Amino acid sequence: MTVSPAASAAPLLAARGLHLSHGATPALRGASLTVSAGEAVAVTGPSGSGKSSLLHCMSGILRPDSGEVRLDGERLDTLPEERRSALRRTDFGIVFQFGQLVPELTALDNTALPLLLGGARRKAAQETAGAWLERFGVRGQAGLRPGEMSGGQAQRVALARALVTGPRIVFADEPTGALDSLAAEQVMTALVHAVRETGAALLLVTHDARTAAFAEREVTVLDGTVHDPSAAPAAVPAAAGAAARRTGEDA
Ligand SMILES: Nc1ncnc2c1ncn2[C@@H]1O[C@H](COP(=O)(O)OP(=O)(O)OP(=O)(O)O)[C@@H](O)[C@H]1O
Repeated sequence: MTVSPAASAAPLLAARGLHLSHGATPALRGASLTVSAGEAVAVTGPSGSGKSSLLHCMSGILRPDSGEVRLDGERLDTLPEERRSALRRTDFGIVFQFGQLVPELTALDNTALPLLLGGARRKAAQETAGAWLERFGVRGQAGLRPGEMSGGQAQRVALARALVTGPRIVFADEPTGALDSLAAEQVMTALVHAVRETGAALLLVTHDARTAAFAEREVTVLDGTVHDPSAAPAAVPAAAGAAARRTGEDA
């Protein structure tokens, strides 16, 4: 995607006033969040608070009922599904809790898949995929299918697949949720190194404080709205809130 000079001043990704219901169940009630280029943001909150719904709307998987999502200042949520899906392939990398690798494909073919879907030639796609598996320490598992790997290995293959196209933002929904603490630490370390090296932003949904600590900024979702301690005067300690009131910042 080309970025016009005017658009480059906007955050990489911005959600504003998102509302979403799953049938009769409200999941988002005016959720807003911005992610800057290269920034790692953790989204925490209790079960059912709306974290995954927020990630799904911001990644264009779901269309919110109202509100807007902008990528580089351009509306993402109003694009037809075909364009959103193309953007997900080129600009976004997505990792879920259970990897969601294709069970019939080897680790190498799973990792090469986004490149092949984007029109790359098989040999070139497999070379790039192999380099990413190497980077995540699972080159030795290249010929194995997901069912033949440990959870941590499969999740590192899922990370390789998410990063193989050089995305500008990686969405990770509970990427360590199914792993023991050692594997979780290894996966998060690999993920954070990869996004820092490539300059990709990271939007990380997790209920685990240790996983969230890998991000630079943490926001909390409660009852479908986002609470950002770095932005909301009401969420800062009383003394700081009083100082803000003296300067009229929270009027
Ligand atoms: N497909 C669905 N159908 C019906 N209700 C849903 C669906 N997905 C989510 N919900 C409901 O929407 C609300 C928000 O769910 P969401 O998965 O976004 O929360 P979450 O914070 O990610 O939860 P968890 O941490 O348990 O994964 C919850 O009340 C949930 O039950």
